Amino acid sequence: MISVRGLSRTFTTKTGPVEAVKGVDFDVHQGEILGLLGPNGAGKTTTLRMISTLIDPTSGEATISGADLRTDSQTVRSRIGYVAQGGSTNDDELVIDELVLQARLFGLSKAQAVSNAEELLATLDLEGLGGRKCKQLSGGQRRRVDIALGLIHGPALIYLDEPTTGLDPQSRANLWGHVKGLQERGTTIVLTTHYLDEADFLCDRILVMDHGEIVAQGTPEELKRRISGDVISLEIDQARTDLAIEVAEALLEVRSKVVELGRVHLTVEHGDAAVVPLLRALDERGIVARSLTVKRPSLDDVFLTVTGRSLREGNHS
Ligand SMILES: Nc1ncnc2c1ncn2[C@@H]1O[C@H](COP(=O)(O)OP(=O)(O)OP(=O)(O)O)[C@@H](O)[C@H]1O
Repeated sequence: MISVRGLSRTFTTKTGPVEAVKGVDFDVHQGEILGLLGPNGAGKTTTLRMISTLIDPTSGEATISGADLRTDSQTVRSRIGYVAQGGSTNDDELVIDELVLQARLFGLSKAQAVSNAEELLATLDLEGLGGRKCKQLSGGQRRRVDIALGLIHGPALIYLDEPTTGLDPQSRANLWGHVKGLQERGTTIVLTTHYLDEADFLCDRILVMDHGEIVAQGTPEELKRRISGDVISLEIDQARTDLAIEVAEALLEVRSKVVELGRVHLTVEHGDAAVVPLLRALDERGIVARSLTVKRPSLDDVFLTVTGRSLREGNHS
């Protein structure tokens, strides 16, 4: 669906050039949800804006839905929907008018525009709200109207730039459901986010970006497993923690170990599979585990591993 090679963008500013995106390569397959994850300033929006023809790349090339980004930008535009970070709706306009106008701008007939608008209002759980002014909608409803605007001309590919930023937890969860629903109806989705839980829940694959580069990529599971392993936490008698580690290391490839107040945290490759043999080996040495948990590393652990800093710190700075 998308093939990107060596795409880069340098902005010229008064204080000198800013290399926002530094020659990224990636593909997006039909029907998948691909996430661009990274802190503020990582280059996510610039990447999206390039592959939607809103800004020209400084170098590199891309094919989007079969059309060449540089030589056939008109076709690219007709085949994608772009939902920007900021709302695209006007406060005092009626929802239905916004949708129909957008469809007409894409060249649809009046009848087709109204039909598409009504179908999207139903799909996105906005039925009955077409006659409201945009300012009379909740944050979540308004964001869904933004998405409807991006889909009004029937593109098979849609870009969502931080779809849930600014929404309350309930509206976020609701929107996630709608994004999954679009995928089930066959839409390919590229989204940017700096929410780890969002990327984890929604995306089939994730590109982790930092300072204009892709620093890691894979499915959420692959990323978490490849980079961080699983963490097994055992609660045992404080005097026996050293022996417990010895037993674990004889049995498993322990990547890292932390001991704190009668708890031993062991990072291993396949935590789930390691639990039973580990408990058996501990038992044979007379060590009783009072509790045991296996925790999958979070995407934040992944980000920390590949960039040396936390995604949350990145957001604050
Ligand atoms: N029009 C512009 N002129 C100059 N610099 C820009 C411009 N747009 C973006 N940049 C810079 O390019 C870098 C990447 O910005 P970009 O908006 O792509 O990041 P992002 O990962 O989308 O961040 P956010 O999560 O905050 O949206 C930043 O350093 C930003 O300041």
